Order: sequence, then structure tokens, then C-alpha cells
Amino acid sequence: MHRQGLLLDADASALSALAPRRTPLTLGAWVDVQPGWVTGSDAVFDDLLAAVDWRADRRPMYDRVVDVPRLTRHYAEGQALPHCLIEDARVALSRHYAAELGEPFVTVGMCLYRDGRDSVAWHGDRDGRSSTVDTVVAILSLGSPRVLALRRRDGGPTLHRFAVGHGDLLVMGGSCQRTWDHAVPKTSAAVGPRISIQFRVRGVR
Ligand SMILES: O=C(O)CCC(=O)C(=O)O
Ligand SMILES: [Fe+2]
Repeated sequence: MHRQGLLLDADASALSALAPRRTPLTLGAWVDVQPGWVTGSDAVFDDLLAAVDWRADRRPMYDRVVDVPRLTRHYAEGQALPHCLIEDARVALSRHYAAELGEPFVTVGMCLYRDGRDSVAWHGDRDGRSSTVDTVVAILSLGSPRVLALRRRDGGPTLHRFAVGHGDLLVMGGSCQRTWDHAVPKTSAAVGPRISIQFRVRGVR
């Protein structure tokens, strides 16, 4: 039976043309945002939720060991990624930022925020070279939107809040990891789960 493309595509996921809009921050940092970069992203969300071997980490805090308030999975350079759209996104991002970044995105980190109690505290991605040189960290968000907040590390007044989910792209660049911190705050609002997919260059975590 002949089926129309429109029907076939109705629940297919796809990357749209990459054309993010840049917001300059202070101190040479910037944020690029492209809402709905991935269309039909909820299907990818469902696939990842089911297929990824999500890990519940614990870490020492003062004299105790506490649960990390989110599930995670990290893919090192060259490791097979759990969805072809993530590999396509990695390639598209590497091409788009090639001139500015000078190297490709090679690692993929993923976080699953199960509900509003899951979060990530204020931090910069400063493990490795990013503690001393500019880098770019690209984040693809799937599922329910959560706020990704940014504030100056030196205590300056500026605070930016971006609600990201359902295929939105947010990219932090320039000095952002060194001069700014980011967080996904806990929320008492009734929110569904969100998956964050972070693309980084070699030697940045
Ligand atoms: O949930 C997010 O998009 C942020 C995750 C994050 O900051 C990190 O894994 O370093
Ligand atoms: Fe981070």
C-alpha cells in the first residue's frame, strides 16, 4: 500500500539545519541556542530511556557517601553511541563549530533527570584542558524541559535561565566553562523526565 511521506515522517526524528542564535555573555563567554533542533525528538527520548544502561552513581560528600541526584552514562571517544541520531548530531555539531573550535566533538555524556528532585549543582566543565583554555560544550535536551541556569563565577550579578527540552540545542562556548558556572536546579514543579546529551572535545569533562 502506498503511504504518503507526511504520514511516514509523522513520528520520525530528524535534525533540522543547524542555525543557532548566539547570546554573548561577559568575559568572552557565549551561549548558542536553537530551539527544536531535533524534530520528533520524543521518539529518541523513549528509545534512550529504555535502551541505555543508566548508572546510579554515589559520591563522597563530607563524611558521608550520597546518591548523585541524576542517572548518567558516559561514552568515551570511539565508543558506539546508543542512537544513530546522536552520532548524526555529533557530526553536524563538529562540522558547524569546526572553524571556531578547531577540533571535533568526540565524547558524549548523558544525564537522566527523573523528576524535579534530580539536578546538577553549580559547576563548570573544568576537568581537563577546559580549566585553562576556551572550549565548546554542546547540549542536546530531550523530554520535559528543565531550566539550565548560568551565572558568573566571580559572583557578578548576571544570571541567565534557559528552559531546554524536546530537541532544543544549547551550546556553551568561549570562556564559559572557566568564567561562568551552570546548573540544573531542583524544582518543586511537576516535571517529567529530561535527558541531557553533552558533546565535548578530547580531554574535557
Ligand atoms: O543537564 C544538563 O544539560 C547539564 C549537564 C551538565 O552540566 C554536565 O553534565 O556537566
Ligand atoms: Fe556541566
